[in-house]
Amino acid sequence: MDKLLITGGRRLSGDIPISGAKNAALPILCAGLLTADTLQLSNVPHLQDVNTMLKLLRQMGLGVEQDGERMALNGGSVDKYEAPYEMVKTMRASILVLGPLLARFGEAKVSLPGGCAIGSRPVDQHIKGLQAMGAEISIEAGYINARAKRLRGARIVTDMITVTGTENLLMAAVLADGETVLENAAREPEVTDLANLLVAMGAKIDGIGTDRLVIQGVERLHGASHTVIADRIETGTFLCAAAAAGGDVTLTRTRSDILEVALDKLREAGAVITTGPDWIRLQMAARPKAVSFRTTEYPGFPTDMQAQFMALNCIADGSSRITETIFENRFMHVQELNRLGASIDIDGHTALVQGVERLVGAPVMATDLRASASLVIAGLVAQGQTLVDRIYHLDRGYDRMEAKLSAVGADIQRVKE
Ligand SMILES: CC(=O)N[C@H]1[C@@H](OP(=O)(O)OP(=O)(O)OC[C@H]2O[C@@H](n3ccc(=O)[nH]c3=O)[C@H](O)[C@@H]2O)O[C@H](CO)[C@@H](O)[C@@H]1O
Ligand SMILES: C=C(OP(=O)(O)O)C(=O)O
Repeated sequence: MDKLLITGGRRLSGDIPISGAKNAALPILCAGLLTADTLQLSNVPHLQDVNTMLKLLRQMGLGVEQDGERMALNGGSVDKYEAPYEMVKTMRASILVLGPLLARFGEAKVSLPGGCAIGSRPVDQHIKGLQAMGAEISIEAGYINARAKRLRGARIVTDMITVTGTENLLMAAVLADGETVLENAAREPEVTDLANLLVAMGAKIDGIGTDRLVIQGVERLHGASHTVIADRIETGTFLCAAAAAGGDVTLTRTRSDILEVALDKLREAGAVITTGPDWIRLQMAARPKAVSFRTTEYPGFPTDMQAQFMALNCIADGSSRITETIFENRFMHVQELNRLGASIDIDGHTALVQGVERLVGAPVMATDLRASASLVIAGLVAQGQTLVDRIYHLDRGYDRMEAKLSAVGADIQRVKE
C-alpha cells in the first residue's frame, strides 16, 4: 500500500496547475449514458474515482476513448443497467448512474452505497424524487431496483440540499415527459457545470446556478463538447498548504469566483491573495492567524475544505472554532492531527483548535479523502518526517498531489511497499 513520506519545513514557491473537478467530472461522465451520440470532454482529471467510474460505465457498454485529459464517450451500445456493490462500495458517486439509466432505458439496478467514514450518507432523497417522477422502486438484497416506462415531470422539494441528489434528479428530468421543478436544489458550481453540459446536449433547463431548477423534458439528447471546470477543492487545498508552509505560489488553470469564502478566510489568516481570470496567487510571509468558520452548502464554506483549514489552524496564532454542519462524522482527522502535536478538542459538531508553535512529524493514518489532505498539509509544516498511510483515499480525488507539491519545493515522496 502506498504511503507519502514528507519532511516538513520547506517554504513553497512556484506555479501549480489545477486539474478538472472530481465532483463535476463524475456526474458529467454519467451524462454519457443519456445519449446514443458522442460527448467530447476535456480537462477530465486523472483520478482513481474517474478510473472507477469509467470501469463501471464501460461494464454498462459505454464506449470510452481516452487521450490524456480528453475523452470521447459514446452511449450508443449501452445495454447493461446495473451498478454492482463491488463498484459502489469503493465510490459512492456510482449512485449517479441511477437517474440517467432510468430516464433513458426505463430500468436500473444500483447497489445502495451505505455509510462511509464521514457519515451515514443516505440516498433517500434521490429515491423519493424518482418516485415522484413515477418510478417504481424497491430495495432488495442491498440493491435499488427502479423501473419506469417513461419518467414524468414533477415538483420535487428535497428535505435538505443534496449535491448528487440534485444531479441525479436533474439527469432524470431532462428526458422525462413534461416539466420538473427541483426546489431546494444544490447550487454548487459542479451542479452548474453538469447543467451547462446538459443544455449543450439539448436539455431545457431554467434557473441554472439557483436553488430552483425548472426542466422541460425532451425526447432525446444529442452529443456535445464540454470542458470540465477547475477543481475548487484542489485549488483550496494547495492554497491552505502554501498558507501553512509559507511562501509564494500561483495556482493556474483555476478560478477565484467559485472559491470566494475560502479566499476570504485565507486573507483573514494573513495571506496576500491576488487573482486573475484563470489564476490565484497566494503570498504568506508570517505565521497564520487562526480563523473560525461553519461549513454550509454553496456558496457557504465547503465541508470539503474543513479538514485542510483545520490543519492550517493547528499552527496558527490564536484559537479557532470549526463547526461541521453537513456530515455528522467529519472530524476523523482530529486524532491524527493531535498525534502530530496539535491541540484540538471536539465538542459535538464543533472542533476547538488552540494553535501551537510547532508540530512534530510522526506516522499518521488517512481516514478519508480530505482528512488525508489535512495530514499532508500538517506534514509540510511539521518538524522532521511524517509518514501518511492509506493514501488510496488521497488518490481518489487528487491528481498526482506529491508531484505538484514537489514542483513547488516540498520534500514529499511516494513510498511503495
Ligand atoms: C461526488 C460528490 O459530488 N461529492 C460531494 C457531494 O456529496 P453528496 O452529494 O453525497 O452529499 P449531499 O449533498 O448529498 O449530502 C448533504 C447532506 O445530506 C444528507 N443526505 C443526502 C442525500 C439524501 O438522499 N439524504 C440525505 O440525508 C447527507 O447525509 C449529508 O448529511 O456533496 C458533499 C457536500 O457538499 C461533498 O462533501 C462531496 O464531496
Ligand atoms: C466527500 C467527498 O467525496 P465523495 O462524495 O466522493 O465521498 C469529497 O470529495 O471530499
